[in-house]
Amino acid sequence: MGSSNKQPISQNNTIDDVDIDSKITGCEKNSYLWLMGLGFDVQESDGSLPNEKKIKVVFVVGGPGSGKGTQCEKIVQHYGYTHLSTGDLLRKEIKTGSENGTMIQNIMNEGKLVPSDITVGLIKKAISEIDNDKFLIDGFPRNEENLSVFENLTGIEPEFVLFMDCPKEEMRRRLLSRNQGRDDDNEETIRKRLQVFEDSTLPVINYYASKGKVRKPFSPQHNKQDHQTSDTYFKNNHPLPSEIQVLCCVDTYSVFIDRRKFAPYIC
Ligand SMILES: Nc1ncnc2c1ncn2[C@@H]1O[C@H](COP(=O)(O)OP(=O)(O)OP(=O)(O)O)[C@@H](O)[C@H]1O
Ligand SMILES: O=c1ccn([C@@H]2O[C@H](COP(=O)(O)O)[C@@H](O)[C@H]2O)c(=O)[nH]1
Repeated sequence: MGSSNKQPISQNNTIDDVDIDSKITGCEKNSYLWLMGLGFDVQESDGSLPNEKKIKVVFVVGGPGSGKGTQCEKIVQHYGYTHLSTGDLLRKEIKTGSENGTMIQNIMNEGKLVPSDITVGLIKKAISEIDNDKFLIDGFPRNEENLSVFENLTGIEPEFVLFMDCPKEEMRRRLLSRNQGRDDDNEETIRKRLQVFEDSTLPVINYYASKGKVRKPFSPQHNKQDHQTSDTYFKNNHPLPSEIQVLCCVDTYSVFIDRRKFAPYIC
């Protein structure tokens, strides 16, 4: 981008958009470059699907049986989101009897992951068919390939990532007593699904944690998952004014800096 198009620093700029030399002071420049250097998320995607509507996405991730679907059902009652369960989209695809259906069924029964182009294709189709601009995408991304295909095909960055952290034994116990008639809720497939979660999904969650995007609905007082904590993430997820910048995130806390006063604060 040429320098004539450069704009003042704001939350909507990337480093390339900002006329670093003439528009901001040395102090601001240093803090901005420092944030970029540390890999903090100082860029914002415009949340657009090519030629389509602008949308907001929250990814809801966690191991099998960690309570992702249950949590999403509660959130949609209050915050205007549409719940898109990727597992449900795949199960629907199986029922259509499409070419991919049998392949998806076999992969699910093995507890493995469906190729990303299929899953992302179904998510994109659902988003474009539903008249809403806010989506909870449940059970996605499951691996690094999912993440890169989603970013490449949609250009969307999640607002944040809700991580339903849950002990392995508890997930196993919940799945074995779920009673929804799912073919993959059996000892052998559950073992494989838990392994896929550890090997492929945890690295994606760690990637988002390094960008300060992970929120865990967990109450330290009661030492368990907690819907009220989850609520606060949705209540407080207003866009930051352009002068406020996230400096770093430690677990569920974030350190902000107010550019007007150069004063850090925590919340
Ligand atoms: N906080 C909780 N405490 C106890 N049981 C729970 C809790 N949350 C969900 N459950 C139960 O655990 C089971 C699994 O929950 P849910 O279907 O929401 O998990 P999930 O993460 O969406 O699973 P999957 O990835 O297999 O679709 C359900 O029977 C649900 O009722
Ligand atoms: O993004 C996804 C989501 C799901 N799968 C496959 O579906 C099953 C069941 O998913 P749930 O979220 O538990 O309903 C999962 O084990 C995978 O086989 C997928 O491949 N990609």
